[in-house]
Amino acid sequence: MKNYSEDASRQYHIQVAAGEVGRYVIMPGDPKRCAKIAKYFDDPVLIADNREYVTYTGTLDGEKVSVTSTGIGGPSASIAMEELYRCGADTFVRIGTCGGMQPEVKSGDIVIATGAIRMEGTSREYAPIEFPAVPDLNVTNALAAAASRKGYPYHTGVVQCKDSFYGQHEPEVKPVSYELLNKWEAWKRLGCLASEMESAAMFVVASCLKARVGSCFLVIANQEREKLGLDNPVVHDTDMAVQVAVEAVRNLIHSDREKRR
Ligand SMILES: O=P(O)(O)O[C@H]1O[C@H](CO)[C@@H](O)[C@H]1O
Ligand SMILES: O=c1cc[nH]c(=O)[nH]1
Repeated sequence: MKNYSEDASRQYHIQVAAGEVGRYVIMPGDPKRCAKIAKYFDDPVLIADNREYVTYTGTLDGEKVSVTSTGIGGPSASIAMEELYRCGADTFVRIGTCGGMQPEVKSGDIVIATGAIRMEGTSREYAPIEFPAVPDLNVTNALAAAASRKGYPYHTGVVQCKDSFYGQHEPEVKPVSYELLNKWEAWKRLGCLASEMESAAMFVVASCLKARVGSCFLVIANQEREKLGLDNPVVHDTDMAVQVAVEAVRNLIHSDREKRR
């Protein structure tokens, strides 16, 4: 494919060159979360800051690792993954925020995705809708082991992905309210834990690339708890979920080293 970048050695959107990122990349949505994540690396260096894509590279236990933000939604997340893959990455860990959907999924808890509902557009441009959006089992197990070891409250299960944040939060005022409300009810009855925006696209893109991916999220609030009159504070501090993602990458580094022996 033609490279549209002014500097042909760099990927067009993320402005990273081959070899500047590690095999393992942690991926928050918010670019401002990158510096907070890079603080957990040894010797972090800012590699690029272009559009919604901020990248730092450092090391964890002697292994080169990176963090790159995805921006909001499947389109920008899929671009980040494709370009990072071309630079040498093959293991992606999303650390995001989400809204809880089941009453037991409370603000401040962590959710680890075991699958994602594809109510978004990007993944449909990669795979027919019958194809499931599922993360890599080893990455997902590493996330669950990290949350468990740290003693943080966490849940594992299916998450819902959509393109419209306000379609989730104000479905009743949208012209297609009948569809948004009915589907939301179905996701709840099916036990879906939480709603966010990028994992479905990232899981399907990873399947196409034959790469590994997993996702964990901080629950910032739960609109269903609000409806039931249960306490529902808004929690913004993503540090616990960040620590889970970093620890999971460490676990993967060590298990990958074991496998190579
Ligand atoms: O906090 P991040 O990682 O951006 O994730 C969530 O927050 C954004 C919406 O507020 C969406 O990107 C959603 O997936
Ligand atoms: O409710 C929420 C919170 C974070 N991200 C979402 O997409 N929805």
